[in-house]
Amino acid sequence: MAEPSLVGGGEEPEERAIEAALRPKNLHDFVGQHRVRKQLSLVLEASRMRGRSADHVLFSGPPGLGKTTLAMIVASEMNAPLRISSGPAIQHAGDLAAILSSLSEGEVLFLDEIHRMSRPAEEMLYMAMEDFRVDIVVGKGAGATAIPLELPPFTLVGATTRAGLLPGPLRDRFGFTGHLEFYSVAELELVLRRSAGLLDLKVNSAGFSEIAGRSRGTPRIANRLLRRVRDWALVHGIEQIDSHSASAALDMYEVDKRGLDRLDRSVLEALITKFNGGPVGLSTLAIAVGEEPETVETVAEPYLVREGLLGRTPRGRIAMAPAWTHLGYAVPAGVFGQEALALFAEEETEAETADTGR
Ligand SMILES: Nc1ncnc2c1ncn2[C@@H]1O[C@H](COP(=O)(O)OP(=O)(O)OP(=O)(O)O)[C@@H](O)[C@H]1O
Ligand SMILES: [Mg+2]
Repeated sequence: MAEPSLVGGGEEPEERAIEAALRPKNLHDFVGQHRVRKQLSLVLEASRMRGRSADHVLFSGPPGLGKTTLAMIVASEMNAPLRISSGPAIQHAGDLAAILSSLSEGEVLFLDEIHRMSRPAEEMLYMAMEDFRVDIVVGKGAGATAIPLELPPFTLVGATTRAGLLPGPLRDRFGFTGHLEFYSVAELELVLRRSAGLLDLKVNSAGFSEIAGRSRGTPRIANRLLRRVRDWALVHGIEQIDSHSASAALDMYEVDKRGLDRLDRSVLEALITKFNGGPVGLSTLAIAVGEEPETVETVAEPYLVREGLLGRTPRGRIAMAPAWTHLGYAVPAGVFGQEALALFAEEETEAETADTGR
């Protein structure tokens, strides 16, 4: 893969430490997502009044929108200890049994990327969620026996970027599911204000809106861009960040006004200049930009599709009219017919998804 992108995923330890420092600790500080916040707060309030552990909760949505943050908030709002693990870390049912059997009463168990758990572990989890009980299998083959083990009441908080990949029985066992949506520019400005306060940074309103507008509806990206602007301001001896400095800094990092980075733009540029706007197959397009097809498909495409810049037709990828305009080209007449095809294809996949519940 190419060098890490400012708007792509960030897995570096330093990045995680800073993220942790900027994470809101309670529902009150959590910006936006009004619907989810209201519903969740009711769920938590009711269980506090009943003096019981809260119902199991699932958070779903694209990366960086606040799933982990909300999981931690559930524990802190319930005044409960928090245990953290993840789907990929639980390969055997035994791994899960070890975690479950060591939970204390009322504890919150956070399972990140819950869609990536192994099948046997998943089945054990069904029973644990519903009956607060697991069967521990001892021995092998004909001599194997299942020893039932009672669990203390606990709250499972699951997070997934792919709610569609969760098997129905697992999804049904959550008492509440919160779908996180992309944030508006105004909400991202609030996220940035809060972060700037914590980082002791002076930014004026125009500066905040400049950064928010380039953040792809995602708080994680907003915070990351803010830190890059901070570096830029420090080096240039700027005390208060305004729209000019924010814009100069982000231009330097090649994050444009719409939040597109170099990869996004080179995908669109290739589509337009090398394939006359498409349609062109994913692998051919990937070769043209010198990337793996997987990178183009998972890193660049979701945002480009969401922004109506790139379309997926049965015959391949196409550049939509706004992509031509954004890159400074005149929109050729044929584009609109292509666009209709792409919109139709997306609708079809959506209808299929709705049918299968995936
Ligand atoms: N509503 C919000 N208000 C303020 N800050 C937020 C909000 N949502 C997310 N953030 C910030 O964005 C960063 C990323 O959020 P978080 O780690 O919760 O995302 P996630 O949904 O778990 O992402 P992933 O799918 O990659 O695990 C956090 O450091 C947090 O500071
Ligand atoms: Mg997370």
